[in-house]
Amino acid sequence: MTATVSTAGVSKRYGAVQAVKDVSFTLNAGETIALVGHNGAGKTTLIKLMLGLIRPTTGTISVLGEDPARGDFHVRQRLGYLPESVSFHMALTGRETLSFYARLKRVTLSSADALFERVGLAQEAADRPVRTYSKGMRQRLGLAQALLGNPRVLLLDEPTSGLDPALRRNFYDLITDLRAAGATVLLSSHALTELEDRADRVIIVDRGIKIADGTLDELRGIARLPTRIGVRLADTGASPGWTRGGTEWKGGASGLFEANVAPEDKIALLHDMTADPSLLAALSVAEPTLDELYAHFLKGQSPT
Ligand SMILES: Nc1ncnc2c1ncn2[C@@H]1O[C@H](COP(=O)(O)OP(=O)(O)OP(=O)(O)O)[C@@H](O)[C@H]1O
Repeated sequence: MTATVSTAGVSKRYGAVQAVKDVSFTLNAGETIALVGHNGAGKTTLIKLMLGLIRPTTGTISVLGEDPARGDFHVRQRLGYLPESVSFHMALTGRETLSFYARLKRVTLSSADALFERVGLAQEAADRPVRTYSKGMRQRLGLAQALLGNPRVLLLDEPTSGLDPALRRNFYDLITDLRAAGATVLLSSHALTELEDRADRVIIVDRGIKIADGTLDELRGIARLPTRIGVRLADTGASPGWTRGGTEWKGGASGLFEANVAPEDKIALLHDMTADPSLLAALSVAEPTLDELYAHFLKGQSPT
């Protein structure tokens, strides 16, 4: 794996506020990473540090091999950023806005139309002033701006807020293409459910500290939260008799029984349950969600 971004022991203090504390991580090419945490956890500060907009109080950051705070132009050209709240000049058209940012970034805007199409902004909208845009359209223009110059690292702060479900899907399709092309995409978001299937890796921050970092499966392995198994029996009058690992079945009113099963008992229990498939009318297995993992890791932090 090729590292594109790395932070080592990075801390950032704003006066009395310790916004980021001793954070180290590496982001790789072709990786989509979710950066999650409560309001004020330090996500935007970390993004600003990676952009080189602010300097760490202590620690070092490298983006595409350079210190981003040095402002190396070649690094800036290959770095895309979508801020949490995009604000553009209302009198400019979408096309003029993109040209303006393309000039700032010193990239040639050879194919603005293709970029508009890529973010799902209709051609007729491209030549209208931004003040006529809906929030979702502004968000898409923001994304087009972030994609200028074909960035190798994209830092997106709350990118799907303001997008309807169809546009969200369109957005994640775009992320899939960028990942396939080898870009590093960091998404800072509160939308845990939609990130679940989309991020290769999750970094959880709490009060400036990185408290978890791994793939969903790795985080599940560390958290060791139970798997929820649901079963409907073919004989509607019967109750499940499988008790591997002390399994306790609950429910039954509508014929559905559920049990929380420890990770070490899961496979053996499922083996027992499926030994005679004719006993089963339906079977479901739900692994801990990102929401549950997030709550678990935050609970592990002692209150200040
Ligand atoms: N320029 C600043 N001056 C002083 N304190 C700041 C500054 N910027 C951020 N902070 C503080 O640093 C902490 C981390 O803020 P940050 O904006 O990085 O959090 P966040 O995780 O992005 O939050 P949100 O999800 O609300 O955007 C907060 O306590 C915030 O009040």
